[in-house]
Amino acid sequence: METNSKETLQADFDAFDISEELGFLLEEPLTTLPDYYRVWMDLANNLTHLIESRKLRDLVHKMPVLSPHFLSGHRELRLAHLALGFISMGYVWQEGQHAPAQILPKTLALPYWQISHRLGLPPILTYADSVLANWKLRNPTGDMEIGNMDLIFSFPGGESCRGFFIVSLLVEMAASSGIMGTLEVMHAMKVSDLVGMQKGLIKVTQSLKKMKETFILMHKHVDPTAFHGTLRIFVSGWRDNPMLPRGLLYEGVSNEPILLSGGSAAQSSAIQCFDALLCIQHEAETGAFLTRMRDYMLPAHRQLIEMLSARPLLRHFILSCSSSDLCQAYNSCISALVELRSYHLNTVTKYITVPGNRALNMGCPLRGVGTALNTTGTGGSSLMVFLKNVRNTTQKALILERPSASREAET
Ligand code: HEM
Repeated sequence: METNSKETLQADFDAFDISEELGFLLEEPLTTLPDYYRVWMDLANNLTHLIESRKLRDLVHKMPVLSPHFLSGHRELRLAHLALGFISMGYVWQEGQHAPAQILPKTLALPYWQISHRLGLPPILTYADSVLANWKLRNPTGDMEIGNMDLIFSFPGGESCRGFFIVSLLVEMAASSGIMGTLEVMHAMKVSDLVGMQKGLIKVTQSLKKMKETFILMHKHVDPTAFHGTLRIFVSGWRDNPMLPRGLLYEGVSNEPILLSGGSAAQSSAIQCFDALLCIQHEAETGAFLTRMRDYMLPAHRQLIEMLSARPLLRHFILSCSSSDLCQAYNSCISALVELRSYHLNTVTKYITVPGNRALNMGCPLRGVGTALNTTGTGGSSLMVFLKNVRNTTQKALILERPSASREAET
């Protein structure tokens, strides 16, 4: 029986706002807004220069408070959220870690708040902005490969800034076939179609391997010193951040400062979908952090993770049926996800831990800023402990022995 017809999958793509080729990436992001919003676009398009010349804050103070009512459609809203996100990060961190702004002026805060509400995103630069919606092709008829891609908006950091966001985007794009596989497994499981499930799982494994291969590009395009010393501050948020311990006051929106995490690929829906499909349940604080990161995803993407988590559980299904092929396909997915997470761990060591320790030896107070986690840790959960926990919990999901299958063998 055909459990994964084109129509069924198309209905999922529409419901969860995903595309077959690009997964969670925004297809063909807009690069211009109606002329009324020219002042936002002028600032966002010149952001690097305005931050480096320290002119951005003054220009933000001079901006009028624009109404978001002339924005229509999802892609205009996404571009406006992206532009205001970049401007806000630049505004807060223009003077470096020593002097973050404590207040986001009403000219930014009010429209940003209203647009965020319409999209269901928080009013801070998220992964959904800086990676999923921040790309364009140099040659529009060319391929989506790193040499033919540019950012719509950039922070200081030159090629390392472009490389960091574009390589993340390409890793996310490599996840798209795995998202397809995930949907296929889900539909096949509803009718106990073991072959369909196995095929879907194989797609997930292949996609995870491709993600890891793509990840390697990070080392060619991103310099650890530029990443740690220049770029990282601009993706820092105002939650668990010693530089802004009480958060940021959004003028004209709230009388109290608001705590929000900075952008991080922990906000990527792809990996959380794979975790949900494979029934990997992260424990305690680790799980709570990852669940909290869903608040930074687009509502439709978050709903896919929630739907996968609520379905009859794949792992339980495999444990209770006697298909060793299916079990092997599941285990291959787990191994590929462990490998991806181990590779990520090593990358974090190179880009955060090593330069962070060097900065600490030099007395730099920036250490710990620029991760969504509190790196000094509550309950002793440092960044590396967190990432190792996530990796080890994944590893533990491997099925080493199937109760029903081993019982069958005994009889
Ligand atoms: C130089 C490159 C990268 C660095 C330095 C980095 C750093 C980090 C850090 C510090 C965290 C902990 C959470 C936080 O504080 O934000 C994290 C988590 C995470 N990162 Fe990255 N990251 C990088 C690239 C990527 C890429 C390309 C992906 C793939 C989409 C990715 C996926 C994740 C995921 C899924 C988590 C949550 C933990 C997990 O589920 O394994 N990261 N990353």
